[in-house]
Amino acid sequence: MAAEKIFQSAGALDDIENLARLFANIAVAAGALAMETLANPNIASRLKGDTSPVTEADERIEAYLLRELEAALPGVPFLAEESVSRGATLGAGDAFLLIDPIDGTREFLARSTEFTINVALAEKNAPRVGAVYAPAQGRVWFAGAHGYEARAVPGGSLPPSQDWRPLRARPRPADGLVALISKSHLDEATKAFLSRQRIARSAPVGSSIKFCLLANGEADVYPRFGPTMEWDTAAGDAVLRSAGGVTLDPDGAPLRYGKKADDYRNGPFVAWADAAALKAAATLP
Ligand SMILES: Nc1ncnc2c1ncn2[C@@H]1O[C@H](COP(=O)(O)O)[C@@H](OP(=O)(O)O)[C@H]1O
Ligand SMILES: [Mg+2]
Repeated sequence: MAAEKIFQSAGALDDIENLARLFANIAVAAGALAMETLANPNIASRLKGDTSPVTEADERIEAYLLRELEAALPGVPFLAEESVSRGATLGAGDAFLLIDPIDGTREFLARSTEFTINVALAEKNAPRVGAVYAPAQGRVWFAGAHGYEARAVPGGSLPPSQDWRPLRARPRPADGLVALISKSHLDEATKAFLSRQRIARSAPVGSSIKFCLLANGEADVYPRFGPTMEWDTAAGDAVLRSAGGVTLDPDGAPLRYGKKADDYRNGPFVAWADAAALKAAATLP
């Protein structure tokens, strides 16, 4: 019985377009839990070991996501922000799920709309599938090989496919870049990076919405030198890559996932909308 379940889920992981839809639907359904918590005048929160906050909504949403994902993809290993995960059993390059029930918990607590629910699948150290849902904005971005944006109400589901908008990141503008930066975590290294680029405008945005706005063609670069975890970036990074963008580490290589030896922490990275322009620049004589 167990072997049969693992076999079924192994097959299911190959259909990445369906997985993207599944992740988006689960995230949209979970959005109702975030909005329920926001309806309380007081949101109970506590600080975790890394001094980042966690609320009752983070825990409820994560339990919901794990239950739904386990039912749909039994036996697939996962890394989830708030709970003990099966990541300990991961081998190099294995497929695994990454779950961030609320990315941008600080924004959530401040009652900003810039928080997201993130579900992703990484395999061979790359993000393959991702869904990012911003419940308070009613926007969902999701991608397997192809990426889309759609409107969806919290607790509802994805609209029919004719209402999805295909994602395409924009070419690098000649007259200066629009940069997106963390709303809560801006550091000196980010400021130094920005000072070396031709920046037309920089805008603070919370959570992995930054990746999605690059994928949407609304901005050009998202530099991040402060700490993030793989579950913060995997879904947004999958969305960005599907739209023609890329997230690079300091060696100029695509950001890798499944970094078990680093406890699944990301190092510094820069997410770019126009991967083709970077490639062209790198191959110039
Ligand atoms: N000291 C730290 N260690 C690890 N991650 C940190 C961190 N400070 C911020 N982050 C990450 O940055 C994310 C927020 O990103 P942004 O600043 O772009 O909105 C947080 O996501 P969570 O809200 O899921 O904890 C958190 O994981
Ligand atoms: Mg979180």
